[in-house]
Amino acid sequence: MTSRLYPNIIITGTPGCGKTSHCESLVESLNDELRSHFQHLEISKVARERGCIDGFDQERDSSIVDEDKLVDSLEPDLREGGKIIDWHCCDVFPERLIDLVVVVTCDNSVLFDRLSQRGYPDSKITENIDCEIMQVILQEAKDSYAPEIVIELSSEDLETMDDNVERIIQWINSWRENNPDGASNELD
Ligand SMILES: Nc1ncnc2c1ncn2[C@@H]1O[C@H](COP(=O)(O)OP(=O)(O)OP(=O)(O)O)[C@@H](O)[C@H]1O
Repeated sequence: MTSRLYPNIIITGTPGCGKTSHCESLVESLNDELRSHFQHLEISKVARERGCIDGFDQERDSSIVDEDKLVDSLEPDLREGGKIIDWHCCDVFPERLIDLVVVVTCDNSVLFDRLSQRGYPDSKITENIDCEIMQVILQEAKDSYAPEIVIELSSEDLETMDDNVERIIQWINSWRENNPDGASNELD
């Protein structure tokens, strides 16, 4: 039986809500000791690097990820622990390997401006704003993981992002105190 000494954290949310910004700020804010045990995995990049792309969705203007291949490829990383997973999908990762799911949410008008600035077509902006309004990703997270490990953190500005990052660091410290021997990588 193997275990991980550092938790795996998913940081998810609608595109543009601030996942990557939160992950980067989290890694920067960890003390040196913790930082050496954590790794930010930006899944859209990882999927490309590891050959897990299975075509291109013209309508959505985005790559199609082979999720089974991706999850198989990530299993050894997740078993090591200390992975910060940055992706808009959260429901594909095995529950036994995930310790915290942070759903970053954002005010719709702020999100609209961010997506417009990226030059997204109207259809893609509307799809993402609808996704945020309907809380699609929050619901996916709640459907896929135990309620006590899913938290919603909203952020539109740097101050709230700093507060969110501070909360996640406090959670990491308390996870480590509560799991001095780590968490099992196997099903109970
Ligand atoms: N809390 C925040 N305060 C100010 N700007 C922010 C904040 N969060 C994100 N941003 C800005 O919003 C834009 C989108 O952020 P980011 O790339 O982190 O989102 P994302 O959810 O990772 O997007 P995607 O899923 O498309 O990769 C960036 O320009 C970023 O600088």
